[in-house]
Amino acid sequence: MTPNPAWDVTYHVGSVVPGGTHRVRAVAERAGGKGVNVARILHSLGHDVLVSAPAGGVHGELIRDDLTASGLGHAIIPIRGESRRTVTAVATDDGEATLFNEPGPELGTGEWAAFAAHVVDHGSRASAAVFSGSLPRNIDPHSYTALLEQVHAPSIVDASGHTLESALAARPDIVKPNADELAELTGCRDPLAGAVALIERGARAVVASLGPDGLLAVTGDTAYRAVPGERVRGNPTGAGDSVVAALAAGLALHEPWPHRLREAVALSAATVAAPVAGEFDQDSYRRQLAAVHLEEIHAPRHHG
Ligand SMILES: O=P(O)(O)OC[C@H]1O[C@](O)(CO)[C@@H](O)[C@H]1O
Repeated sequence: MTPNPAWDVTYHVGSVVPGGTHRVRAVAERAGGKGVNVARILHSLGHDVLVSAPAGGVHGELIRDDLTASGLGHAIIPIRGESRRTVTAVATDDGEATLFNEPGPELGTGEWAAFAAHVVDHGSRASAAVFSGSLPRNIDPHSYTALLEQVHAPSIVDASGHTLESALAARPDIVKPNADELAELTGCRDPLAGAVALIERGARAVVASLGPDGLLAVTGDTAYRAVPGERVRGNPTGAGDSVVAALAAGLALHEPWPHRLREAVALSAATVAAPVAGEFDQDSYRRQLAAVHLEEIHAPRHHG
């Protein structure tokens, strides 16, 4: 589910200079938001997906039409507000991505209720339910936690700040913060200590994405580090969404953790090699899968 979907615009430029004028070399536009990207990756891997999102206005129409054209199962809950855009400027010279994420529309009480009812109904019939991306700005994180509690399916949460903090109370099966989100929430700069802190607060497993350094997973009874075999340059936007996609597939199919993490690192690196979020480079994926370095580190001590 993508509670705040976006019409994603990606600009490819030479470099990004604050205060400068940028000549755009290539533009890509498509339906986005974290959950949509997760669904695209899963769909490319041959899994059945259903995108649930509230959307409206001109961008809402674009999002719906693009999901249909992409062959992604979807249920768009209509809203009165105008759905947002997000703009990513990818600097081809250094592979840095600069993001401008609009806040998106507020949702009426009835609109959120209709969306929540849809998610509870369809989510509970899924083999894995993914809760990804930011909330509409007027939605209380506790409503999100209530929603998570009502969906009876293995669950993954990719959110930040108060939304992630509140979601822990629903005991999600996996949470996927990045290093900054983990540090912001726990005050721990060490990702292992941060991940253990999230387990103590309710997560059943934590997979922290550490950019080019790969993943750190604390699975409840043990911990792993998974590092890509080779560094990739390109567009890092959406790399975290590919981690979530791999974890969702592994959760749905009851794959063992080492398999899930190898897939997640390879897909994530192969997404950096693709021009836009929600896609991955097939050759890079195959090469990376054979080269992931996975290490079991130790069973961290935690209570609960
Ligand atoms: O919901 P947010 O946290 O604002 O993230 C949305 C953005 O993140 C991305 O999914 C990349 O992860 C973009 O496609 C963009 O839509």
